[in-house]
Amino acid sequence: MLTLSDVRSGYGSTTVLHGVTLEVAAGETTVLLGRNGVGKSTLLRTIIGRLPLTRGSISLGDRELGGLPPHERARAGLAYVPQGRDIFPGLSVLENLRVAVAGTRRREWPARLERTLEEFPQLKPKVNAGGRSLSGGQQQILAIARALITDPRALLLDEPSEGIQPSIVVDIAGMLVAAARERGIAVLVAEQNLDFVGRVCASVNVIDKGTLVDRVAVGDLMTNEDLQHEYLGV
Ligand SMILES: Nc1ncnc2c1ncn2[C@@H]1O[C@H](COP(=O)(O)OP(=O)(O)OP(=O)(O)O)[C@@H](O)[C@H]1O
Repeated sequence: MLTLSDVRSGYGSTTVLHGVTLEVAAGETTVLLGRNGVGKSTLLRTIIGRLPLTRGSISLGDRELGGLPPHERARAGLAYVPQGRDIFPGLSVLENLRVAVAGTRRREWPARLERTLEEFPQLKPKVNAGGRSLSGGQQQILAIARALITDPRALLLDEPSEGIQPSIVVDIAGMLVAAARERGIAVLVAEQNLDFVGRVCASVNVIDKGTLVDRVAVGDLMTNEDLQHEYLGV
C-alpha cells in the first residue's frame, strides 16, 4: 500500500499541492483525474522525490519515504513512467529493458525478461528494434515494461494514454490492470481520458487546484456532461 497523508509541495515559494491524502492499495489501479495544471504531475513528482515534500508523509508499506532521495525511493520499490514516455530512442527494446535492471543481480535477468515479455507480448517481435522505430503506443508499452521489470511495489504513471491511438489505449489499460493484480503492485495513474479510466477502475479521485475534491464513479462521470466540464474542463 502506498499512503499519502497531507502531502504538500510546490515549486520554490509557490505551493501547488495543499494537502493530498490518498491510499493506493496493492493489486489495484487508483486514478487521479483532473484537468491540465491542477497538480497531477506535481503529485507524482513529489512521490518519487523529484520535488521536495514540504509537509505531510509518503509511505510504502510501513516505510516512510518522504525524506529519502529519489534513488532510495526507487530502491524501496517505487517506479515511475513520466508523461511523454521517456525511453532511450537510440537503444533497442532489449537494451532499454536491460538498462532498467542494471543494478540488479545478473542471474535474475532471464526470469525478469521472460515475465515482462509474457506480460507485454507486443514487445516480443520487437526486442531487437530500436526504440526510435517504435510507434507511440509501442514506446508507451516499453516505458511501462521498463518500469515493471524492476519489480516495483508501487507504479506511478503520468497520462499513459496521451497521444496514443484508441486500440492501443485499450491494450495498455488491460495490461496495467493485469500486472497490478498479478504482481500485487499499487498502481497510481494520473489521467484525463475517461475511456482509459473506465477500463482500469470503477471510481476516480478528482483533483482540482492541488486538492482532492471528490471521489466519483466513472459511470456517473461518463453520463454527466456538467461534471465532465467541472472536473475535466471539456
Ligand atoms: N517546473 C515548474 N515550475 C513552476 N511551476 C510549475 C512547474 N511545473 C508545473 N508548475 C505549475 O504547477 C501547477 C500544477 O502543474 P502540473 O504539471 O502538476 O499539473 P497537471 O495536473 O499535471 O497538468 P498537465 O497535464 O498540464 O501537466 C501549474 O500551475 C503549473 O503551472
